[in-house]
Amino acid sequence: MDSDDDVPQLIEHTEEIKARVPLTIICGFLGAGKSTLLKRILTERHGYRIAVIMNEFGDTADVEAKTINVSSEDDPTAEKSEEVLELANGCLCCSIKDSGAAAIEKLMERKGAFDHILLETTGLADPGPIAAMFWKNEEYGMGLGNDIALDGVICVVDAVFGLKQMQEDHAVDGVGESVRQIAGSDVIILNKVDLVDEPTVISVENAIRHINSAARIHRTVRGQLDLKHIMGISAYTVPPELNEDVKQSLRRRGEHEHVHDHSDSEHTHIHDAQKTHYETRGITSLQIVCPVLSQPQLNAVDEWIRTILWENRLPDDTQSSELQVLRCKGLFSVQNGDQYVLQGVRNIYDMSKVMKEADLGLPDTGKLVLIGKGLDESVRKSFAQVLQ
Ligand SMILES: Nc1nc2c(ncn2[C@@H]2O[C@H](COP(=O)(O)OP(=O)(O)OP(=O)(O)O)[C@@H](O)[C@H]2O)c(=O)[nH]1
Repeated sequence: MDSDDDVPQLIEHTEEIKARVPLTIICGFLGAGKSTLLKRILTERHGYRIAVIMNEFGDTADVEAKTINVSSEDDPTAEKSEEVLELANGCLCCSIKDSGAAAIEKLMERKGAFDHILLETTGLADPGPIAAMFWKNEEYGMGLGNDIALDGVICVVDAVFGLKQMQEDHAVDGVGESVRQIAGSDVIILNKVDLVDEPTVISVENAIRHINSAARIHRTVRGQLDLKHIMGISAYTVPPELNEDVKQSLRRRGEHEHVHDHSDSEHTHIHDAQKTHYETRGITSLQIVCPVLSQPQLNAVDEWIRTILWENRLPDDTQSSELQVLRCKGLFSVQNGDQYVLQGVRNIYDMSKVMKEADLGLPDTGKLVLIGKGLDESVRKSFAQVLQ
């Protein structure tokens, strides 16, 4: 499935809120340690009832069949199980070699037997279209979206080969899968840090941040980390955090206090953070800090985002460009005190008002994070013009 050519769709909210099982997509390049992480979860006594799906998902044509060999008290051999397998620690394991959707449908017949689903994609899968599919269905309340809510996308990166994979991806034809996986993720697990020295770990972390400045990075050995970092993160509902570069830039320039008071119309400029814009080829991140908006400005921002996501161009640029946003997140504060959270995957986006009763203690600084191709200074300038 490729959502790039999909007809753009605006999400409309349905009134009814149903109890859904959260789903986490786990991606990562070949051999990075996805199976190691999932097998640990399947066999460890962590007290959670997790359903893990380990199979091919997305484009199955060029990926070898994956087998699973997780033993349990009920089924000590458990070789290449084609069914949902109940494990001693309360987990369910599903290794159906059919499409991921069929595997999930099979699991949902046992709804109530588990609280969370982890879905491992193949090493070559781009998580973007898979996330978009679940998110779209969730918002429309269609099909599996009735039962499942997308919680987040996790990418396992190999600390030994990750940098090389990213560089080779750039060198071949534009943007490759390892870069797309990092770009489309909310959390990065930097695995196999036992095999490299500290400077190497730092250089891989820097390369990851160049591509995706919004994702949290956790260093691991054999996928050992607290499950709270990958489950229940609500990455598709919570606003993005400002990363350290942006915070430092604001602190250095003494602007942190003044971004909290934008009632003065002179302060409608953008507090840009040059350091977070990386001039690398392929996919990069752009973070923009923006002031409190008037309602017309918010409407203009909404239209600006729509043009970029649906037409792959800036509003003031009629020529075809390289612009393509794979993931966006944002938080916008309005003068009347309302706040809006932006979430977008490919050309689907949602701008929803933060409920007053759900006081998240959000700062009044607005921010926008764009991850994709062609995010150069013209994008920042175009956003600034929208606010004038
Ligand atoms: N030293 C070390 N080895 C690891 C670590 N994590 C995984 N491995 C090993 O790396 C190899 C690949 O790990 P897998 O978990 O199979 O990787 P994968 O991402 O599922 O691989 P594919 O299914 O091919 O995409 C295995 O031999 C693991 O035992 C780690 O943190 N440190």
